[in-house]
Amino acid sequence: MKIKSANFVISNSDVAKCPKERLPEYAFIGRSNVGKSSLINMLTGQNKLAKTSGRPGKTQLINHFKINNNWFLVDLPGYGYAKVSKSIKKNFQSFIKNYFLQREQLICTFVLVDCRHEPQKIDLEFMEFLGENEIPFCIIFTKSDKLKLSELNRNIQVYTKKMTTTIWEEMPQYFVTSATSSNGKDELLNFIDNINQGLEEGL
Ligand SMILES: Nc1nc2c(ncn2[C@@H]2O[C@H](COP(=O)(O)OP(=O)(O)OP(=O)(O)O)[C@@H](O)[C@H]2O)c(=O)[nH]1
Ligand SMILES: [Mg+2]
Repeated sequence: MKIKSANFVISNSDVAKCPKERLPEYAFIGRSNVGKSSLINMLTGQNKLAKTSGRPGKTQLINHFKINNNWFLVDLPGYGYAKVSKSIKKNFQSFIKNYFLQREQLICTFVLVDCRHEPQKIDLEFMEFLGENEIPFCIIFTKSDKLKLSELNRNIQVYTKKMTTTIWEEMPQYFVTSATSSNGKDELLNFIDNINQGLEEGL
């Protein structure tokens, strides 16, 4: 799929104020600094569409970007950011969770994990939350430019083992991406395109 247009629509912390249009949407979630906003920029080919930063905690709201005028990419704040106060954290968590629990247009969630790290409790718990609420998701291993292929494959193996020896029967579908090299761009866009086409055909 070619992205012909990508436009910022609205930011807010209230799922009730998200766009009313019944267009399919795909959300990016994960720890602060994992590369959610950078991935949106890489996919859309617009470096400044979503705000990114080397310091965690940059994205603070639910951000809707309309793609090709017929679907949305959604950039979300990171979870697990230690430097905000407990009350801000709680508020964050509740509006993010409300988004996932209430947003009927949400078709698939991408849970981003840094490919360099071992499976982290906070990510596993978030996936468990998605599973319990029957919210479809895929995993994205980000920053693949930071590892050699052999290290990357080893880490994915470790992740798969962790998932399948805990609560999951099988490893969810996953992608490997790099915002720097554009690794994974075509795979991810084709995945989304296939779902969108299926939805249009009423499958
Ligand atoms: N090398 C490399 N760096 C990346 C990649 N993706 C993101 N980064 C860097 O990681 C840092 C965080 O990126 P963001 O896209 O702002 O991360 P985020 O997940 O949106 O962070 P929050 O909005 O704070 O939750 C920035 O310094 C990016 O340049 C990648 O694929 N490769
Ligand atoms: Mg961000």
